[in-house]
Amino acid sequence: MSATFTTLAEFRTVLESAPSADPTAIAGATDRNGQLTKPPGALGRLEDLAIWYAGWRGTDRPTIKAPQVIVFAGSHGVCAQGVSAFPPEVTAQMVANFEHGGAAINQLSKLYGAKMDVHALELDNPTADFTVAPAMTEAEVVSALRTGWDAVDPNADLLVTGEMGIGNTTSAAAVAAAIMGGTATEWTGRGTGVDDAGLARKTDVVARGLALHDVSDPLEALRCLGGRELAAIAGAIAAARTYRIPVILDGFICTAAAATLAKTVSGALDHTVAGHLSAEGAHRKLLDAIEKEPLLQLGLRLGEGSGAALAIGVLQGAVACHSGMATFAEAGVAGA
Ligand SMILES: Cc1cc2ncn([C@H]3O[C@H](COP(=O)(O)O)[C@@H](O)[C@H]3O)c2cc1C
Ligand SMILES: O=C(O)c1cccnc1
Repeated sequence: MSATFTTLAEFRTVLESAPSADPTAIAGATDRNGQLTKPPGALGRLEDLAIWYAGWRGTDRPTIKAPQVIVFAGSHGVCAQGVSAFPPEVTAQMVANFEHGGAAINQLSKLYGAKMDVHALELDNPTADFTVAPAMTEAEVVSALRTGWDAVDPNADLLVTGEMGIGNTTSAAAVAAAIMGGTATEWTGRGTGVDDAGLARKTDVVARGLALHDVSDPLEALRCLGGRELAAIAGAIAAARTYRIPVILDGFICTAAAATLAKTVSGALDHTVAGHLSAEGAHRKLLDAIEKEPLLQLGLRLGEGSGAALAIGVLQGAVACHSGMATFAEAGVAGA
C-alpha cells in the first residue's frame, strides 16, 4: 500500500493511528516459552525477543522467512563545511558498489537470506547546508518519507534499514541534539574518522545548525537538520509498523532517524529492537534516550545496516528455538 500522507501533519496522524502488537499472540508465545525443553529463562534475551517478534507477527509460533534490508542513500549540502574524512562523491560510488554486490551489507544480507534493496534519493541534488538554510523543504522531506514508506515490502517479515550518505553523522548528531537536548559536543562523533580539527569543525557546524533553526518539533528537526536517507528510514520504519513487520535498528544515523518518530508519538518504536551498539560516540546515549538495549556490541562504525543485519542472525536464532523446540510433554522430558 503506497503512502497516504502528503504533509508532515498527515504523517504524524499516520503515526498516531499505528497498530499495536497482538496481545493474544504474546500470551500464547509466553505460554509456549514456559513449556519448552530448557530451564526457565535459560535462553536469556532470546526468549523476550521471540515473544516480542510473535506479538508483532500475530502468531504464537512465528518463522522468519523473508527479511528485507533496504539501504537508502542521500547527499548532504553540509559536506561543504568539511565535516567528513571522505569526499561527497563516495556516496554515489558506494551506491554503485551496493548494486554490484561489493559492500559489507551485500555480504551480510546474502548470508542471512535477506532481500536487499538500494534506494538512492536525488544524489545529484544535495540537501541544503543546514548552517545556512533548512536542509529540506516540507515537500522534500515528505517526498523522502514517502520513498522510504513505499520501499517496504508488505510481505517481508523482518526489516533492516541502512544508509549511505557522506556527511550524515553530522546530520544525525544535529537531529539527536535537537530532539534530545544537550550540547553539540555531547552528540558529535568522528564518523568516518575525522581528526581532532575535523571533530572541532563538525561540532561547531552542529552547534550553528541548532542555533539557526526552530526545531522544537521532532519532524521539523528531521526536515531542517536531517537528510533524505534519514527521512526515508523514518518513513520505512513507520510503514513497517502498519504492516506489523518488526524492525532491527542499525547504528547512530539510523537510530537518530528512528528517534524522531519516538519523540513524535510515544511507543512509535515498539516494533523495533536495537541491533548493535555503534562505536560512534553518542550512540549509547541515544539508545538510552529511546530505552533500547543493543543486541550486539562489536565496535562497528560502518552504517549501511551492517550491525542490524548481523542481528538478523540473533533474531533468527531466537525465533527458531521458540518455534522449533519441543515442549517437555512432547519430548517426554521431566520438569523441575
Ligand atoms: C567507503 C565508505 C563506505 C561506507 N559505508 C557506510 N559509510 C558510512 O559513513 C558515512 C558517514 O560518515 P561521515 O559523516 O563521516 O561522512 C555514511 O555514508 C555511513 O553510511 C561509509 C563511508 C565510506 C567512506
Ligand atoms: O553508527 C553508524 O551507523 C556509523 C558510524 C560512523 C560512520 N558511519 C556510520
